[in-house]
Amino acid sequence: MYTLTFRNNDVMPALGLGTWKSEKGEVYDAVLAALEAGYRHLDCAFIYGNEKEIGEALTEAYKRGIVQRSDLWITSKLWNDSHAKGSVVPALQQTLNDLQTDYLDLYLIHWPVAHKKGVLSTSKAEEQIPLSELPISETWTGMEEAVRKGLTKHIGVCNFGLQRLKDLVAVSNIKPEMNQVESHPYLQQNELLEYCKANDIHYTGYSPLGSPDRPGDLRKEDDPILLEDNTINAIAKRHKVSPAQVTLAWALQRGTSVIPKSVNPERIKANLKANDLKLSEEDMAAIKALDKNRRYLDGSFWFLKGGTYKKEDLWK
Ligand SMILES: NC(=O)C1=CN([C@@H]2O[C@H](COP(=O)(O)OP(=O)(O)OC[C@H]3O[C@@H](n4cnc5c(N)ncnc54)[C@H](OP(=O)(O)O)[C@@H]3O)[C@@H](O)[C@H]2O)C=CC1
Ligand SMILES: O=C1CO[C@H](CO)[C@@H](O)[C@@H]1O
Repeated sequence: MYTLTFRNNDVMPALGLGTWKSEKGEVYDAVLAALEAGYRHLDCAFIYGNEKEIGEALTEAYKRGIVQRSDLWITSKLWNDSHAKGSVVPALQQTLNDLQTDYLDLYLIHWPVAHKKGVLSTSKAEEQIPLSELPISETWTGMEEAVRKGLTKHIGVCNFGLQRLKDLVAVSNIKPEMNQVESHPYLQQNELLEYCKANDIHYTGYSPLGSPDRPGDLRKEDDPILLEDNTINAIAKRHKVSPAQVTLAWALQRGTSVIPKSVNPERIKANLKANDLKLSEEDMAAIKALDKNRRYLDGSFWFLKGGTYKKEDLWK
């Protein structure tokens, strides 16, 4: 099993279970199936609306003796309406209650975007707060407080581009230990990954299968279908594995964490087996050549008329 080691020597299993879009009626069984299959890393978020069901599944898994809390790596994320310094710890406490645990292994700022308190999704610019008014440095102070209180062992960010990550490193007391970003063969983010590796920041790739179940309003007509890619399918055929296992093994072999979502027990099991697939140097080179800087989640939902969040600087 691939692992990533944190600064205090805590070890994160590199492949975890994604839970966005895992519906309330199915996520309970999916988490139990994953834990039975050997997953020890779960990727959660308040905004996914299913942390209560995940908490119930975890409690059931402890009761059945499948795992103990200390065997697990649990990540969750701070939503955009709780960026004010005093809102971070209460938001985290809500997540801890829902997940039925006393601490997280990793807590991440979900987006470099702030909303007014209580606004979960925005349709008007007035519902957003510009970062000039509520800067990431203030939110980060709340994140550091969460570590000091023992509510999370590690903190980090999601959806940060290179410059934004460097800016945070420059102002933080506890340096970020993770950047979770969209990452797959069509969006490899090599420069960002190199910076992370050089600065002791881990990198998790989300939507590693191309997020085929993302909602319709996040789709574009010309979106390529990652798992139908010819090169990936040819490599899969050669190794007698699935295209999903190839993209996951590629992510593991380049030293990143990866969090495929599934609620299907067979795919849950098969995805974890990407840990056993060894891609050759030629395979890795062929996949490297597929990069086309193509985002499935381009953040355009934050670019509201009259608002301060703009395409040209969201990913900077
Ligand atoms: N920090 C952030 O801003 C973000 C974080 N994330 C995290 O990353 C996780 C993964 O990304 P996500 O966007 O969900 O998409 P993924 O790329 O993981 O794709 C999930 C889809 O692939 C299907 N699938 C799973 N396994 C296979 C397989 N072996 N073969 C074919 N299809 C398969 C799933 O269906 P089925 O369930 O039926 O198996 C589902 O439709 C999220 O769930 C979330 O935890 C995602 C987006 C943003
Ligand atoms: O994790 C995520 C899943 O989907 C959301 C969009 O509705 C994103 O905001 C987010 O990054």
